[in-house]
Amino acid sequence: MGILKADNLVKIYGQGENEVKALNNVSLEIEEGEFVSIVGSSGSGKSTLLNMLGGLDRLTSGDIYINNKKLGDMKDEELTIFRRRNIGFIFQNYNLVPILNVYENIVLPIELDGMKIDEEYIDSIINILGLSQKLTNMPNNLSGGQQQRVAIARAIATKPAIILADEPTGNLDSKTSMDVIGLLKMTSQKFNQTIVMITHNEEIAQLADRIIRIEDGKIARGDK
Ligand SMILES: Nc1ncnc2c1ncn2[C@@H]1O[C@H](COP(=O)(O)OP(=O)(O)OP(=O)(O)O)[C@@H](O)[C@H]1O
Repeated sequence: MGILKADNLVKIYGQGENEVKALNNVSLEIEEGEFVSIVGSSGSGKSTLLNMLGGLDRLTSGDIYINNKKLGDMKDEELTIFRRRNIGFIFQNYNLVPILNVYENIVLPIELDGMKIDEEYIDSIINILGLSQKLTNMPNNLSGGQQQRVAIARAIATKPAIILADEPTGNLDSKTSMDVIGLLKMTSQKFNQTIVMITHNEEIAQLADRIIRIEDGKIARGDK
């Protein structure tokens, strides 16, 4: 079984005439170390799918397994801890903590979890992402591309099995986007991490091993 498996996912928002079926029977399987892009038009259900895969919201029906663990069986607190230890999130708006410097932002999820910092691993991420000269900078003194590289470092700091990225290059110019995703791909290959990334950008999508297309809450085509 792949590291991530989704069986017949259905997510309905609202009720009665306001009902929206955002996911309509989505099934997929992703292998360890795979880099998958999710593309589709606005409102097709991409963010809903990513939020479900990351255990950020509950399904209407269906099952998600990460490392053979069924997310739906976990109580909220258990799910929070599971998420922190197994999933790294990267968002369009970076979501860095403004009062912490670059290094403090990167190690924050490790400290929140009360775990020991693996300095060698953190150093190697910092070097690959080209952040070693920026560790004491505050986020608002960095460019968008630099902030997103910090967000990537933070997402992989806990050595998560899976990285989920929702439009990570949405605020970046095209050259910076290709550079940032190239670095994300390089680090994930080095540490055998799995990436699922939503993007509107076809060129960025093509950097993945596989492209999944979503249309009206369904998978349209699974392969490049
Ligand atoms: N919290 C919510 N409550 C009600 N409807 C929602 C909610 N979140 C999403 N939807 C609806 O579900 C559908 C899928 O939305 P979703 O955000 O997953 O699409 P998307 O493909 O990520 O879109 P975009 O590319 O614009 O971000 C849309 O019709 C949207 O309006």
